[in-house]
Amino acid sequence: MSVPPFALRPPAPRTTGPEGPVTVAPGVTWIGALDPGLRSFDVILKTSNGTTYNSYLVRGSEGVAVIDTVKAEFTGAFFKRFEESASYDEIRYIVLNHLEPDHTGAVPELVRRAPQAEILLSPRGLPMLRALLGAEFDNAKVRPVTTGHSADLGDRKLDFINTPYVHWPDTQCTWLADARVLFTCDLFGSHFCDGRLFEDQVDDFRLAFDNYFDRIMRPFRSFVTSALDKIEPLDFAVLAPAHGPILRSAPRDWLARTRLLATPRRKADSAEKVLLIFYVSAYGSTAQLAQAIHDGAEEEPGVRVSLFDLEGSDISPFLDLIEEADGIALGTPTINGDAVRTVWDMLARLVDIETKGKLGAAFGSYGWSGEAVRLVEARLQGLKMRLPEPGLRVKLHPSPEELEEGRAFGRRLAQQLTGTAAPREIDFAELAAR
Ligand SMILES: Cc1cc2nc3c(=O)[nH]c(=O)nc-3n(C[C@H](O)[C@H](O)[C@H](O)COP(=O)(O)O)c2cc1C
Repeated sequence: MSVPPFALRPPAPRTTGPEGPVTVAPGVTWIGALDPGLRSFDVILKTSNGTTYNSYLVRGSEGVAVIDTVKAEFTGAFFKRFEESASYDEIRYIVLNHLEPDHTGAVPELVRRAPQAEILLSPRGLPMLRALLGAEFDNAKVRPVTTGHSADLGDRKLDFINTPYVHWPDTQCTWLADARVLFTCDLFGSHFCDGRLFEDQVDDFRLAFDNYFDRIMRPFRSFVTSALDKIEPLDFAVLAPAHGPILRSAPRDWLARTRLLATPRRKADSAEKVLLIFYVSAYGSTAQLAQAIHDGAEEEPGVRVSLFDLEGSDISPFLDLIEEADGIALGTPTINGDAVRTVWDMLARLVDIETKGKLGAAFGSYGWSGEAVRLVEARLQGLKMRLPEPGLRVKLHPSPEELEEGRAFGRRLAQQLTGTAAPREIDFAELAAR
């Protein structure tokens, strides 16, 4: 992947913005809010440049549509900008491209103020809207929409494109063909608050754009690619995301950049299979086992095996490797009835990448109770990985026989990858009973 270099100086965005609404395209207005002070988003993402909640208003000859809203604390700014742009009785549609609270904070109050408005959202957003509106859901006018459906505003219309899992199952994009504006919600978003709003006017936000992708979109990379395939044929002039700068001077570059970020460097169907073995070892026993598993796996033709000592390593660089790998084996001694912290750190970070269906395995040395291997296996199962082999445990120092067992374990893992052994998967209930 070759991403252009980041700015050498830290970005210094302008954190104050226009008081009122901002024109994005003819009959399209930004009515969102700036949140320059935000330093952590969704608990998982550092936001050193704050963020914006972008809400848009589309005016047609027969009413207006509000597309997404803002986080609850910012409803004041949202309603003020809305009221400068339209009146509540003009609202024909409230389009919810994604039901996460940072986009729906003003929805309950907006529905109260505009009870005539039809709420348009994907079918998978329905239960989320029900949870958001509570008892008021039953009185609201709600229409599920998907690809092929549209909403009429008189002289213009909105078309919907179902793009699940960019970022939640409910996500969709809304297309305003006459103005060539695509409202993409979290897709193409970035946490970067700059009151100048437009990509060609704000400071360099590429770091924020890539970081947003890494923490929000990367776990759904294949869904992102599917969404891009649907969007690419559209003749868009503006990509209007729900966070960060509005992309209007080179929108196709941002699509290409996103595709690059979403594209695996190594093809999943590559002939050579990749197995990564990670371990931590205080006294060398788990390390010996790791080496034996490595040596055994290497005997299987067509498998590239690599061994890594996790102790003292930064986890982040391994995520790229794991994402491209076909399988991982994790080794840990049992310390105080658990796997060691470094291994848990690695396992915690695996939520940032797609792991479903990859081969997983655990191994380790122990003194008397040996819980660590089973705990790691449960976590790998939780990550929807495929576990073909019950974990390998040895008591204290591995004997020559146990090292041979380790080599056989490695061979069997490798054969699962090449398909020379019949695919199998251990039963979780059986695992718990062990
Ligand atoms: C601080 C400490 C706590 C330990 N706690 C456990 C434990 O709870 N259960 C267990 O089976 N072994 C326990 N052990 C024993 C280790 O798992 C054992 O020494 C193992 O062989 C170490 O593997 P290594 O050489 O790969 O570090 C503990 C060892 C240490 C040093």
